[in-house]
Amino acid sequence: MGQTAQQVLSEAPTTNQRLLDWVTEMAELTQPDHVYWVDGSEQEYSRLTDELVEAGTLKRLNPELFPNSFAAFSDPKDVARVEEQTFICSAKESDAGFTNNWMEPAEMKAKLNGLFAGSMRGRTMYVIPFVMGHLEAKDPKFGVEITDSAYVVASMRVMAQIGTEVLRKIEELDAFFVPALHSVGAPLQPGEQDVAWPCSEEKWIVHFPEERSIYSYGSGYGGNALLGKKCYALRIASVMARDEGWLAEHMLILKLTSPEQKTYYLAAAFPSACGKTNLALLDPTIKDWKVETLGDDITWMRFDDEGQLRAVNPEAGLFGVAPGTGWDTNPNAMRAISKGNSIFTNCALTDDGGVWWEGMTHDTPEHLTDWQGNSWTSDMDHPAAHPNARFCTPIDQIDMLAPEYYEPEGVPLSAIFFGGRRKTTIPLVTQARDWSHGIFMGSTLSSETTAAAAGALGRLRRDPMAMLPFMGYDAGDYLKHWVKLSSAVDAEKLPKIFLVNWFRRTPDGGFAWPGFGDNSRVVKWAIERIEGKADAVDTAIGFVPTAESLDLDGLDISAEQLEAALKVDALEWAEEAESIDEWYRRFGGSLPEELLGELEGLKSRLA
Ligand SMILES: Nc1nc2c(ncn2[C@@H]2O[C@H](COP(=O)(O)OP(=O)(O)OP(=O)(O)O)[C@@H](O)[C@H]2O)c(=O)[nH]1
Ligand SMILES: O=C([O-])CC(=O)C(=O)O
Ligand SMILES: [Mn+2]
Repeated sequence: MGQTAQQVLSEAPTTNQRLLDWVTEMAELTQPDHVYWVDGSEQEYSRLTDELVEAGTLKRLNPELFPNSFAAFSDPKDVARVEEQTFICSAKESDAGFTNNWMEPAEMKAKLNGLFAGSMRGRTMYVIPFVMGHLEAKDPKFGVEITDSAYVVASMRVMAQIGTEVLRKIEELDAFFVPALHSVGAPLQPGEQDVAWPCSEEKWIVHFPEERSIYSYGSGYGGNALLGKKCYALRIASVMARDEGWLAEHMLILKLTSPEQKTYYLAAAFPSACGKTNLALLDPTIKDWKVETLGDDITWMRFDDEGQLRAVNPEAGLFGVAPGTGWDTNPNAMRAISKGNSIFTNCALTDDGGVWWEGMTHDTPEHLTDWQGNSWTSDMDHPAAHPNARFCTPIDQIDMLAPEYYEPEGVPLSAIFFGGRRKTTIPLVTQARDWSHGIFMGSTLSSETTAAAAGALGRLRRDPMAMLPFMGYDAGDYLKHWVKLSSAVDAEKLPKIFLVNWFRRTPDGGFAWPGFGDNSRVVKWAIERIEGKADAVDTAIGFVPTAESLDLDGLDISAEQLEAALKVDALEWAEEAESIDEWYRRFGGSLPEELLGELEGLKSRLA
């Protein structure tokens, strides 16, 4: 046994044998200089962030503007999730399905063993016990991330509950934990000076669904490196959910209180950078409707004994898209961020030591330091912040956080929204004819690609339930799981499903719908539909609002814009049905039959 491995054993604050064995094995493999067990304390956070400032990875922001907050700037080649390099290595290729990259597990393990061998030389290995969801849940979902990045430790502390308390609970319950190994893949030679953002050209984000393990190599960026988030709470959790009879989804959760003081809970699935965080922190422009937040990115849900679908947010922080988040569009997020305790990545710096990004304020500062460290002036034609710049902020800093966020059993859902970024075709809102039609809408969800993932922007792709990059198993089986779970409960109790699109354009290229706070008008219409109060047109694609049924009080919108937002265009839909047909053919027989029936129904209604 090497010296480092001996240190693991002598300093380990645990007697959990599986954990000790795994950490020892990983230390032997990766060869760090030190092993450090993360306790999750405030003092530890201060110490780590001080060290990160010293190393040049973090810049401390002006405490009068952003208290206890830091800016990080990544390598320009490490700014987003890398879907091309993300793998689901199930034993059988067919279990990964056509939407995932796959490699034979033993072959992948061999490759990873080669990459991780010595990958932490010259660095500290941090061991982070974490829990996704409530520590007091009936069946808490634990993980342990090993990482050689202190930036990852600091960010994980915002995004999840980590440290000693979690470790004690793992021991007390002798619970399973997901082992999640992360390395930036940049070992240091003795005496070699480190860079501010170490990473590797070569990146691998790999999941082994049967053994429920995660390996992430080469990137320090959020979704690739904070392994509790997309890797665990979506990819691995979706597999756990399949096996255990629940659902792990890419959704926000919102609480609404009507003027009659009736409460409703809504979950919504939109692809990355398509408006989840913004809707989750909605500031309604209509009177007397109150909105509170429960979650902004990931939702775990299950049918309870009464057949009611209940939802919890397994995360403790926001990892939000900065650009476009502003005092006009999302004041609730801005207030949360302003309380500090945040880590900003790839934002611009203001001359007085704050951060800035496109859309934050009405007026653009004249001078900034851009995310790549260059002097920037407002006459330049490139953005000062990276389009996928992020803020990482504790969720309890949201003033409008619903108290139910803290309840392990979650909230009962009245409605589910599916939505994407579509310039054409998809109306502002369409209510599904019934649950099965709603699953059809989810399964055919489509969106133009964004800066949240590396690759071409603005390319239209199908993104079932906004889970395309996050399903840990075969897409057809995933849809079958939705159908199967819901078929066992009373149809009356199922949430009502709606398809929304905030991003449709008018012929002159502008947004047809003002969006943001005005999306409260769409939410209100949906609730009134549930209550049987709002009118709709029964179209071939579902129930679309009449112009009069939407509350447009005080809204500055032209008749042309409204028409463009609500239109169901026969030509566009003929093309859409064709494209859905093509999409469904890619499933090669693994699609639930109900959905083929829904497509036939759509086609015959369109004819
Ligand atoms: N036009 C318009 N843009 C919006 C609306 N809602 C959000 N956006 C913009 O869309 C971008 C992404 O919004 P977010 O709310 O951060 O998206 P998200 O789904 O949380 O993204 P991830 O965190 O990557 O999963 C931001 O630039 C927003 O300003 C809307 O209603 N209308
Ligand atoms: O995972 C990330 O890096 C950020 C995110 O929320 C997404 O891309 O959906
Ligand atoms: Mn978000």
